[in-house]
Amino acid sequence: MSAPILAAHAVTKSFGSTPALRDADLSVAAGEVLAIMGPSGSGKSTLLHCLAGILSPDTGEIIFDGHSLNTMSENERTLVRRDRFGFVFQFGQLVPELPVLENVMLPLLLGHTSRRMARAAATALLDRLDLSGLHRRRPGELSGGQAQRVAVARALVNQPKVVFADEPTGSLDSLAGENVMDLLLTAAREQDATVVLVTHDARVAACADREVLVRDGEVTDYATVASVDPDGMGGR
Ligand SMILES: Nc1ncnc2c1ncn2[C@@H]1O[C@H](COP(=O)(O)OP(=O)(O)OP(=O)(O)O)[C@@H](O)[C@H]1O
Repeated sequence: MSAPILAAHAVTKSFGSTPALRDADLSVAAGEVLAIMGPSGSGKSTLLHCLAGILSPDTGEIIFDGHSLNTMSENERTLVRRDRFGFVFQFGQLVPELPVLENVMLPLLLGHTSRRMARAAATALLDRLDLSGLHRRRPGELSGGQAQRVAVARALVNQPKVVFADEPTGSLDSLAGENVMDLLLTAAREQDATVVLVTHDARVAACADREVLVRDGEVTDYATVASVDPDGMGGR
């Protein structure tokens, strides 16, 4: 396994009196596709949000590419999220007023790439992902599967080091979900991007290189849990 690109060390996070993560440890290798599984409310999204620098842990540390996200200023973390990370969520991440092409250009424009270069990069990526027919459509004119594929393009357009995906197929039927996963994993591998994926769906998790299980805010390697407790897989 290559050196970790991302790691959580003893991360604890509570919301008021509700503990969401307890001493969570996790290491993600560069180029790895990691699936985070677990029952509802177990802390999966909280873990993803801490890893992505969206939430700050109460204690513990997140290391990205050798740098602690905790000791960065909010401004530095924002730049890491904008320039080094890509995000795919379950719903509503495309800007409804903008056509597909402009939605995909957006991360580059926010990073001050010129419109001309952003347009060229977004066009090339949409072509490569077989989405060029959708350029002019607005999100409201797309199927759920098409919208998620465009969201994948948007997450990848700035050549992120890590793509975070929270239930990216959660709103789709199984065929559309498979297409979105194919696209996400193929495109991420082509770009050598690491993927951290939260999912309830064992078929989606099976596409990953490795699975971890979150239960009551604690993270365990799937292989470890499966060998000790094959029936206790939190819905698997
Ligand atoms: N913003 C918040 N305010 C208060 N409690 C929260 C907040 N976010 C999460 N929690 C609580 O933290 C715990 C972990 O939530 P989290 O969303 O991480 O779980 P999850 O495993 O992603 O759940 P699901 O699969 O249902 O999305 C839950 O008890 C949840 O109610």
